[in-house]
Amino acid sequence: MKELQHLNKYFLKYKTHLLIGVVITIAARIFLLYTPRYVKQIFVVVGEAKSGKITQEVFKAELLEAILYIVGAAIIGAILTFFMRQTIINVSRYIEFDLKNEVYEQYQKLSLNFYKNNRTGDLMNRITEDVGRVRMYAGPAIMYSINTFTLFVIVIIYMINASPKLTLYTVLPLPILSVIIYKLSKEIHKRSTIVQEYLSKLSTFTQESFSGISVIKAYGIEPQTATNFKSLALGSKEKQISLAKVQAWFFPMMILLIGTSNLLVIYIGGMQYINGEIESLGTIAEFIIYVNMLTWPVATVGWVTSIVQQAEASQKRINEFLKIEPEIKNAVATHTEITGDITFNNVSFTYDDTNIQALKGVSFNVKAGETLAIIGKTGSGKSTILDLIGRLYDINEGSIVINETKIEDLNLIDLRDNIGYVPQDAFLFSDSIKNNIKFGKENATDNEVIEAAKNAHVHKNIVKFNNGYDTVLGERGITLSGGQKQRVSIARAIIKSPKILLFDDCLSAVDTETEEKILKNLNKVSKGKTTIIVSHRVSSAKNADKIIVLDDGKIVQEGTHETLVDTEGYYKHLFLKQLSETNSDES
Ligand SMILES: Nc1ncnc2c1ncn2[C@@H]1O[C@H](COP(=O)(O)OP(=O)(O)OP(=O)(O)O)[C@@H](O)[C@H]1O
Repeated sequence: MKELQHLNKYFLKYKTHLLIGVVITIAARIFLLYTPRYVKQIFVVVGEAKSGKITQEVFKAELLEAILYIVGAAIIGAILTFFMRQTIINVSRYIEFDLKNEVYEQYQKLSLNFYKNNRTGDLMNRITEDVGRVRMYAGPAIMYSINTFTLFVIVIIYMINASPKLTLYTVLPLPILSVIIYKLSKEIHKRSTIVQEYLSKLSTFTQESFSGISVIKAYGIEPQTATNFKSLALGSKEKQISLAKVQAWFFPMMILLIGTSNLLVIYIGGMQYINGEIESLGTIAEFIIYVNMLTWPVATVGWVTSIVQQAEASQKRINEFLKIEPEIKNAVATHTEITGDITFNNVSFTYDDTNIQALKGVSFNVKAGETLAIIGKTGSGKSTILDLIGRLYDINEGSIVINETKIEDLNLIDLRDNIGYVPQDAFLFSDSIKNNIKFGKENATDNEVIEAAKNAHVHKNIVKFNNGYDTVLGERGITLSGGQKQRVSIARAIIKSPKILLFDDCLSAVDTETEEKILKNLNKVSKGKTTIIVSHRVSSAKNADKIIVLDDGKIVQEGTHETLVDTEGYYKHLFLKQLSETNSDES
């Protein structure tokens, strides 16, 4: 129960609802207990009427009174049971909602390394499956425990009052029932966890094959994929059947034990009646109702125990994530002004998971409002520089200074608010194009959206779609071409009008002519903003105020286009190569 203590703050938050729920639960049980007592009463008056002890009028009046009590109590009991669920089960839903949000907020705070170290399926499971299991503890488990406890205490007192010996014999099978249900529930849980694992394997496989459908089709590997799917589905089916086998035992066991208890009541009660130890046959009827009333709550003891164990295990998994301290911390609560002057002083950076040293003693400065272009071979560390400016990772050595303040000492929210980042792999959400652009500025007007799209040179493409800016993009923007996706992603950054614009090779999928036009527009919109352009093309870099050339994490060349084309080295080679490619394209 140690892990579940995490929920105490929520129980405290909803204490009024819970308290009302507890009172209603107790009251509901009390009303439902009227039935057996008045059933016994009916037996008694029937016996008295038969033996002539009471007149027909008195018999009718007493019978009517008993029936009215039974019906009235049942109605009130039913209404209270409705409210019992409305209070306690609702509280469990509130707690589920709060806990999901708490976990999601924590996910948002955690750094990219966390996402690399944990599989998406696991992250999803903790926020859905595990929170769901914890809810079963916060609601049903608590409700059934109060229910069972109240019923048990009251019923046992009534039963002992009526016949202590009969009580002993009738409740004897109940603990056995509880233990059996507990064992069954545990086995059900074990097998349903395996079923869940198979289901998640199956859904991951299906999701991946849908995402990569074009590759599957192009390579003609549909039959292999279908075979793999079949074998996973077969495993899943076998596990489901094995689960169903254990589940099938649940109700027969209940019926068997209820039957045994009923038989004991009839046999022992009958003997006691014959021996004159109990006065009325009504007591036997009353006991039979009690036994039936007790069976389900007693069975729930086993069920609830297993629910609590599952919830404890799930909360443990949730707590593991909740306890993780975000690697990237916002140490500054006050607002910090960002002007966009960026300096790297001897910065080295190694990725934890791969141990790859992506940057080795990199130093440069970009003044506020200037444009820096970063050129270099693939894997030379260009994207890493952009990630470090956005503080997606913290550096190992050296310092990054923005506005004369070390990056760690800036308010992280202000820093990221002032960055417009266009990643290499443009990610678009399954939403309209308009909303995808507005992602950069939530309250942007339609005109601003159009203006940004025009600057990113994608407006003409968008208006050609039937629904224009309201065109909804499929999963990962499947209806757009690579170049269109990149340009929508650029529009998203432009509309934000941030102090720092980071473009990570985001023109790679557009032709050089469009690239030229976009760069011209970017020149216009990035006036006064610090712009860093990562590219493999000299055409993207040539107008920058400064160009650095990276090789294996180190700066190997630095200067302007004019100075670099005059110097022997990577940049000049690249320039000449791309120049000859352009010339041969044109001829
Ligand atoms: N998230 C990551 N985790 C671990 N290693 C990484 C990660 N990102 C990059 N690396 C490694 O760091 C090195 C630099 O990568 P980076 O993406 O910065 O290069 P790049 O110059 O932008 O390459 P490209 O032009 O292909 O985009 C590479 O060796 C890469 O494998």
